Amino acid sequence: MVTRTSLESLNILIVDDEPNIRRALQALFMPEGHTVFTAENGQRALEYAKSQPIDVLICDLIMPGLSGVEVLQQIKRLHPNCVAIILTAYGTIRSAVEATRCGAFDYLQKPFDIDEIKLTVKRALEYRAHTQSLPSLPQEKKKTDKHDKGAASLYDNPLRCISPAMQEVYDIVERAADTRATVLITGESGTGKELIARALHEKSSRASGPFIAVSCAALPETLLESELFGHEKNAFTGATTAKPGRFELAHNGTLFLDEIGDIPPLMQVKLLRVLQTWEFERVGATKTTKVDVRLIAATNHDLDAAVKEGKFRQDLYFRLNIVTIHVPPLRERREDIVPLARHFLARFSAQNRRQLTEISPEVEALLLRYSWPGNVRELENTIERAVVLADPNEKTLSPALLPASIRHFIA
Ligand SMILES: Nc1ncnc2c1ncn2[C@@H]1O[C@H](COP(=O)(O)OP(=O)(O)OP(=O)(O)O)[C@@H](O)[C@H]1O
Repeated sequence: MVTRTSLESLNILIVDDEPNIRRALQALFMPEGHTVFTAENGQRALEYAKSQPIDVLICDLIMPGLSGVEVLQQIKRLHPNCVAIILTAYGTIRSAVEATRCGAFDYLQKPFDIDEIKLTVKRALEYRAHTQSLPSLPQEKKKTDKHDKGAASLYDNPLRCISPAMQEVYDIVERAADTRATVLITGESGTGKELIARALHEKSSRASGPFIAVSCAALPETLLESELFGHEKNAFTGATTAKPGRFELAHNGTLFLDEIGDIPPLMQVKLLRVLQTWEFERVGATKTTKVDVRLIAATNHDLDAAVKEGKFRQDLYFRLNIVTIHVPPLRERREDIVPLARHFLARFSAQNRRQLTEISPEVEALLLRYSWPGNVRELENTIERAVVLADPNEKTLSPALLPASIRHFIA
């Protein structure tokens, strides 16, 4: 049933608060000789994951306690090669798409059928076997090697979009790039804000310096502080050595603070001070550090509203918002959909050694009709999934390779 990637049986972890689903999946995989762990919540799942390797994670998206995405992120940290499939109820597709961004191979909408889950696990394992044999994964490099110029990847080669709305964005990028002005990039998740931040850096005279990206939402307050400002040895339990923060690492370059709307109030005060003086202290330090950094921030929240509700400091908002660039959602720039789809098709076909070079007219029509709540990221994931699911000698992307949510979308 499941294609093994090694001679050993697989360790499969099933996390769902519905006992029937746990039982059904266990009954499906156990007879194949796999070791199946079942957990009714995220906490229990993490206990398993800490004590044994996990090859496959099948996890419900919405559960009491830790969410499926949180479980996925923590298990991926423990077992980076684990393949994850998210189970989702009707109406939570958007979060499921987000889950694929956090490393899930795919998502399945409940009620799913047994063949569908078997096929998805099989494809996920084939994909894992294949990608593990590739020399390097540009997708993985992009989050870690932002300032490594040697790490040229397709990610560094985004498509120049053709829509008038994006022409306006590129125009502001050209004008604002080579200044010290702080830029606030707004737009829904997955629209390409980070790429715009990189373009601002690459077109500036700081281009030979580092580009450092931090996702403010990913870290709890205490970690965020030491991540941004660094810490001295023994500043807190576990700080066995001194460590520079992202501001220091970005010296003479650009610091990109993603999801700035999520930073907690105390950090907002600290950040404001840095933006006024470009000075700060590492956690536990008495000495002040000064840096030369260009700051770019991004948000997918309405910061104006957050200021009015008292959740985001107005003075910090003004400091960040010297130049604003709004990246429109994909549904408002449909001219970009097909060129982007072709761009991703070429990229993923090459990466996966597939032959797909064409998109059928039916697929074009479906892509143009769909609303793309996850924006360019969702389109990218859709095309990657289609490429992985295609037969090795298929040349044209056909509707059958698209998820049902796109094929049956009603505008
Ligand atoms: N013009 C483009 N060409 C190629 N890829 C693109 C383009 N625009 C966006 N993408 C891809 O879409 C995905 C989402 O882009 P990005 O991470 O920049 O979005 P974002 O708006 O910063 O998302 P979030 O708010 O969730 O952080 C990335 O994988 C990026 O490579």
